[in-house]
Amino acid sequence: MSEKAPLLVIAAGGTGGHMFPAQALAEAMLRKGWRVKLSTDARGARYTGGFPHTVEIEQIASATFARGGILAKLAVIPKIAGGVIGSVFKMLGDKPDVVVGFGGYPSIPALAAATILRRPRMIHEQNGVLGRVNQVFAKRVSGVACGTWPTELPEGIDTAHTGNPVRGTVLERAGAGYIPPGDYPMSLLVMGGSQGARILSDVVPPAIAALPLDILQNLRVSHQARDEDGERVVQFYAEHGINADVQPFFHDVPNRMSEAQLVISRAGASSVADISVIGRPSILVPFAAATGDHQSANARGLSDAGGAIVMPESTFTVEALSEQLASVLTNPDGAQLMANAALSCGKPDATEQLVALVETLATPQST
Ligand SMILES: CC(=O)N[C@H]1[C@@H](OP(=O)(O)OP(=O)(O)OC[C@H]2O[C@@H](n3ccc(=O)[nH]c3=O)[C@H](O)[C@@H]2O)O[C@H](CO)[C@@H](O)[C@@H]1O
Repeated sequence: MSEKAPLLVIAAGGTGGHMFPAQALAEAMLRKGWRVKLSTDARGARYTGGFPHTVEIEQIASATFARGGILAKLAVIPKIAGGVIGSVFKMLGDKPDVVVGFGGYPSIPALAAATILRRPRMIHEQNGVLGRVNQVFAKRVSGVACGTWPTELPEGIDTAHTGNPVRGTVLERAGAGYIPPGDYPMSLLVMGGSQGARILSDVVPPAIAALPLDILQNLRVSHQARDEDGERVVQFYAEHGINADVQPFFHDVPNRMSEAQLVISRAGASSVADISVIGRPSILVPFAAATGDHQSANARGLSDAGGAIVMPESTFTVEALSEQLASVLTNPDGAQLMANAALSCGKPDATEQLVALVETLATPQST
């Protein structure tokens, strides 16, 4: 009998939103003694720095139907077909025990190869609406795990609500004590997802500047701004005497979030999961152009529970935001209730639930 450790292939790509949950599962399976391979493209590879070094990275050619005209879309087909053929050959040798797709175009080759070779396979959908790739595979896998509840699904699909795995550094701050706003130094965290968001750089700084002076003088702002917006955001805060740290990406978000009295954020799946697991009041601005308006779906659970204020882009003005900021920052009891409500939506055991699903799939009868 071979003593070789079982092999998990994780297929994910594109943005941090797909990669961070994939990283959480990779770390947990390694701890269980599994071998882990990650199949991703060049964009996804930018987020692999945090993956344990023992995870083998298989970089595949980038290909997405989402951009360009009809010719560009047609040119993608041979690239994807090449990726699938390459994955089939790799899997014939590797014989993975389980393949898990986390969405994004780079997950196509490994999931398609697993389907062709009938390897045990499942998908995890982070958002409240199935992404394009997961829509294709939902009926061709043995399990669909959902990060957001409820998630809109095609009929006849059996799902498990696992929640979205969050990073270990987020879990370390799960339910960290909340200090409601008051007459002392307070922190605001402004973040636009793994790639930042221009609208937050346009609206948030002037909305903060319009706050009453007694609040303003106590505020410290951490503001994630895209590279191209960074300079003007830094300049605005400086001109208005606002204590602000502006960076294109904060590597210590869990720390900053746990210290924050309020978070202003896009409603990407992982951001919502981080906010819920740490338990902080938030103002969420769903990305209006997200496929199927999935960011509104992501924010719904948190706002229905009373943990978040949702401001659609159409109503996200300087005046409206300033009013909402003041309403939270001058109401410590209300802010504490929001923090508690957010925490009640958190699924800190999401990774363990996914691990259990992977182990069930790996049982001998599934091959
Ligand atoms: C614009 C877009 O299409 N966004 C999608 C993308 O989100 P995207 O990857 O941008 O955003 P997510 O909210 O899912 O994840 C962002 C992650 O990055 C972290 N973070 C953010 C800023 C920062 O400075 N430092 C940092 O660590 C957040 O805490 C979070 O953990 O994939 C998600 C998951 O499929 C979707 O829900 C989003 O709709």
